[in-house]
Amino acid sequence: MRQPLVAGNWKMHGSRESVGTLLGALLASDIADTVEVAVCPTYVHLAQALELCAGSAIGVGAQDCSHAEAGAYTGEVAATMLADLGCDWVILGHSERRAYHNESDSLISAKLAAAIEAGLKPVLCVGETREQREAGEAEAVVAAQLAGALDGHSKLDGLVIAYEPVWAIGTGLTATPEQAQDIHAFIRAELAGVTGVNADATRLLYGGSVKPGNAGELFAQADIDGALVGGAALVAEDFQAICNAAA
Ligand SMILES: O=C[C@H](O)COP(=O)(O)O
Repeated sequence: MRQPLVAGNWKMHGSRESVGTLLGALLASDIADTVEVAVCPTYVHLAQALELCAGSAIGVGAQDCSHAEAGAYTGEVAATMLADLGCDWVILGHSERRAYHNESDSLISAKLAAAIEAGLKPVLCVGETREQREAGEAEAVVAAQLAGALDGHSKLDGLVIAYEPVWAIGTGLTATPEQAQDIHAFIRAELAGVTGVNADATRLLYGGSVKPGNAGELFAQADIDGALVGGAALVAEDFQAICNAAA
């Protein structure tokens, strides 16, 4: 039995005031305890989020981490620093990192190793572009991203995979429940062949324009165990509704 997980990726949004307001509303809201919930603010808002969420059921994560442990890496933040701060989670390989920061699968693999070594729970993002889907390459792209990030690791306990079709991110276009389920089932089958992964126990999240109105039908699919939510995670009542749809 996989516990549902809903994580909010706040991307590059927020101020001290809005983080306080959003988390205040979420902490006061009624979210079922059968769903695991996490929020991922910017680096600069992590300490505030951790302080506000301390003692609550809401976990806190970062949106990225460095592949390196320490040293002359200007602008980078090490996984060990995030763990030391108290973070639970880290998102890795988000398509925006792949597209705007040229992150390769091998770099993401190194970040994954650093995150696991630091004791963080990684949410590894995979997903195809619209052109790749239209060319019938969605499964091949996802398989290559999984292999590129996961091959060679021996400790992958607790790994979470987020399937985020790039064409559905922030566009209002959501994969149909059937499209999402097909790829999620494919990912689970691929994971069965990866050393160190218990495919049946691995939580697979869907991401891409998840809203209160479509969350229920997505979560009803056999291999969709929750969501990585962008825009709707910035609206407390929408995020609460999505969490409760997963419960
Ligand atoms: O990490 C989250 C995804 O990029 C989804 O973003 P979105 O819900 O705004 O489409």
